Amino acid sequence: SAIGSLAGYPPSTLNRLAPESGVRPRPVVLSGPSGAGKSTLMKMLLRDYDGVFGFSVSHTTRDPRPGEVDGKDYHFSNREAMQEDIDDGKYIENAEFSGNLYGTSKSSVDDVRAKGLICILDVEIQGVRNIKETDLDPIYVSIQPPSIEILEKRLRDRNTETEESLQKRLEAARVDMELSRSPLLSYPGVFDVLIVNDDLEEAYDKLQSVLIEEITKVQSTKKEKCNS
Ligand SMILES: Nc1nc2c(ncn2[C@@H]2O[C@H](COP(=O)(O)OP(=O)(O)O)[C@@H](O)[C@H]2O)c(=O)[nH]1
Ligand SMILES: Nc1ncnc2c1ncn2[C@@H]1O[C@H](COP(=O)(O)OP(=O)(O)O)[C@@H](O)[C@H]1O
Repeated sequence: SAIGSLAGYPPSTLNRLAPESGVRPRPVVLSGPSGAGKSTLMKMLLRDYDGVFGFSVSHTTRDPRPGEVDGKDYHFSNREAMQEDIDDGKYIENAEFSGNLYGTSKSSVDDVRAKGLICILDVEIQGVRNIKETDLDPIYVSIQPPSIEILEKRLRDRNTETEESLQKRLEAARVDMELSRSPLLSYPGVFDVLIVNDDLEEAYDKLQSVLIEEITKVQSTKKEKCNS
């Protein structure tokens, strides 16, 4: 399967190559509707696997939410500055979502990858399509809510959106859910795996099992470094 193969190397070869010759873990793309639980699941990975994952911090033109930290959750920017850097080729991908511009700069991914960490990208569906055109070769994971009703409740309870931005998110969610459930268009065509986030612990278990090969790669590389 797409998940099972390590860029075509049999495990024995990998062990000989790692870590000196720089066999790097594959990045992970988390996509799916706003409110599906991507940030929650990602924070669980960062909490439980110290020194294994790194988050690719995106740029956005949307306002920070209470508690969000510039440079950690996002690089909060403005349209002019972002557009200039996009025109200069500094971004891997960018997209419009709910009236704001979002994008992944090359340096945000390079910074994480240079540390040998599994780079996590949280991007909407247009970003997924654009990343497909690059040589990043990530594992593509779609996080889905159990239903649109449950998604709406979670988004309302999160208490981060105005009625307008909530409606825009729900509209985008309907499109995303439709796409991700369409076998030819999406799974296994676009996503390597689709996780329905109903029970959080179950969803997290599934996510860990999808990533276990990459996690092991980083952990064994670190061990070898300590012993050498
Ligand atoms: N294409 C793309 N989408 C992004 C990027 N960063 C975040 N997003 C997506 O933008 C959407 C809105 O994100 P955000 O405003 O943080 O709202 P939330 O997902 O409801 O927490 C989500 O679907 C994210 O996955 C990015 O760099 N590129
Ligand atoms: N399995 C779950 N059951 C109940 N609530 C959840 C679950 N997963 C996430 N949530 C809550 O739903 C809201 C949206 O999750 P979040 O991680 O912010 O989504 P996303 O990053 O995909 O926009 C948050 O308030 C979060 O605490």
